[in-house]
Amino acid sequence: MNKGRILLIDDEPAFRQLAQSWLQNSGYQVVTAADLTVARQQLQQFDADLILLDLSLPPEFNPQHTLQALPELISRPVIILTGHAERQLALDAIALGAWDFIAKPVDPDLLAVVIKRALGKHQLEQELSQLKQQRQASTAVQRLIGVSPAMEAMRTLIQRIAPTDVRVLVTGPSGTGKEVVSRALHELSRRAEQAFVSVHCGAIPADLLESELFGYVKGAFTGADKDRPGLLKLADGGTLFLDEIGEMPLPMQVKLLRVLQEGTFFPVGGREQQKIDLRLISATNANLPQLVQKGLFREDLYYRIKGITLETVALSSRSQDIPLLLQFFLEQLSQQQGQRLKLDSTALSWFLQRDWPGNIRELKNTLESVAAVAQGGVISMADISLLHPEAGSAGTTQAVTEAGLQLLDQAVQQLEIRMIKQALEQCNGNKSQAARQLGLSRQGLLKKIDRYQLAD
Ligand SMILES: Nc1ncnc2c1ncn2[C@@H]1O[C@H](COP(=O)(O)OP(=O)(O)OP(=O)(O)O)[C@@H](O)[C@H]1O
Repeated sequence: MNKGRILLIDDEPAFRQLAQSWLQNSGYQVVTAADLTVARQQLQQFDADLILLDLSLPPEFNPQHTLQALPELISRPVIILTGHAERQLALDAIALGAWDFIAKPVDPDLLAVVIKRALGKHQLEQELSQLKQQRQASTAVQRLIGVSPAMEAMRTLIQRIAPTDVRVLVTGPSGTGKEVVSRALHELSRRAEQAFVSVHCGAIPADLLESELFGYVKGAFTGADKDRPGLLKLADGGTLFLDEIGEMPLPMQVKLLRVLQEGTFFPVGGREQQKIDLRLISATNANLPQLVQKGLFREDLYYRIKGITLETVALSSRSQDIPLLLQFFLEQLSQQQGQRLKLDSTALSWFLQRDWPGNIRELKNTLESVAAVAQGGVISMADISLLHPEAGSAGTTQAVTEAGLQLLDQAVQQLEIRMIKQALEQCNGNKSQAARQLGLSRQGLLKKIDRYQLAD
């Protein structure tokens, strides 16, 4: 039985041999090294779960020298082996990230306990970080509501592109979720723990954009009474989201191009070059190639930011997503208001039948405003008519109801198909397990598989 892999770094051959045989007898796989150079070589082939480290190692026998190596070792627990006179050093080692220390001569029983605790905690930490990653993965994509083919394709693309550093240009009409898509890309990337800095290029006056992006040094202009880092610096290590990039003034485009080519910039009034490492995601609802033709957008910058282009589509081309979006926003509003909110069937039909030129943003705002005037938990046509007096007469509402319910039916079916496919995949095709996960009886799941022709 292998209880874990241990690397023992100690210069005393007799101790190495003795400790190796104790630990091996206790079920650990053990590799030893007499100094840091050998330890580094061992670690290239032997992925240790734990390190036992003597601080006094050849050639210098200088504990401070060994302490400097700690940061490269502490991705797993490091237990320091100390002589009695080295207590302060051991405490310094703990301050630098070592897990624990144990005094020499080593008591084998005590060593066994310390190792067991350290490995147990390390394993828990790893599981926690995996769970966090999985949760993050699901929440970022879960927030992208929709079952239309366009949304399914978008989710797949996001999951494939997010882990890479490729630049992304998100295009599409206003209110269709370009920023939501960009945030999902960031949250699923290796930069997720770092900043996502969003800059609305059209909202910042042209003469301020440079100092906002690049920052400035004290005395660069009147009022610059101290150094101030810009948004580029704040995004260092993370993602810079340039929204409405089509509205960036031409002189600023030249400067941005240089940053993208060289990875460096100068703050306004500064002489010290700053280096940055960021992922750029840009968004626009303008037609950039047309702006290029008109000379309003630099062609070289366009090709630099383009990377992979993702296109969000208008709500009118994916009306089957409307019921799910309504349900999602109703849940959000219910949580905010502390009461369960729903739409009655005619109100639902009104939402399903209307055109939404402002797309998801307009749908969401309209729902929020009618929810604000509705009394009780059910939003009705009477509530809608207060804000939208033109809202349909009884006749149209009836016609609308049937068409609306048909849409709702389609959306529910598509959602069911997606959830069943996902559950079967996660349970490796085991139908009883998938049924349990979906909260269905096995029989119920089989019927649905049959109805939707999902059997392979
Ligand atoms: N697929 C989606 N699922 C859930 N909510 C969404 C989705 N797409 C957009 N939204 C919501 O719709 C609103 C508008 O989205 P967003 O700001 O991302 O659109 P946009 O395309 O960037 O708009 P603009 O071009 O005007 O900047 C936001 O409140 C956002 O949370």
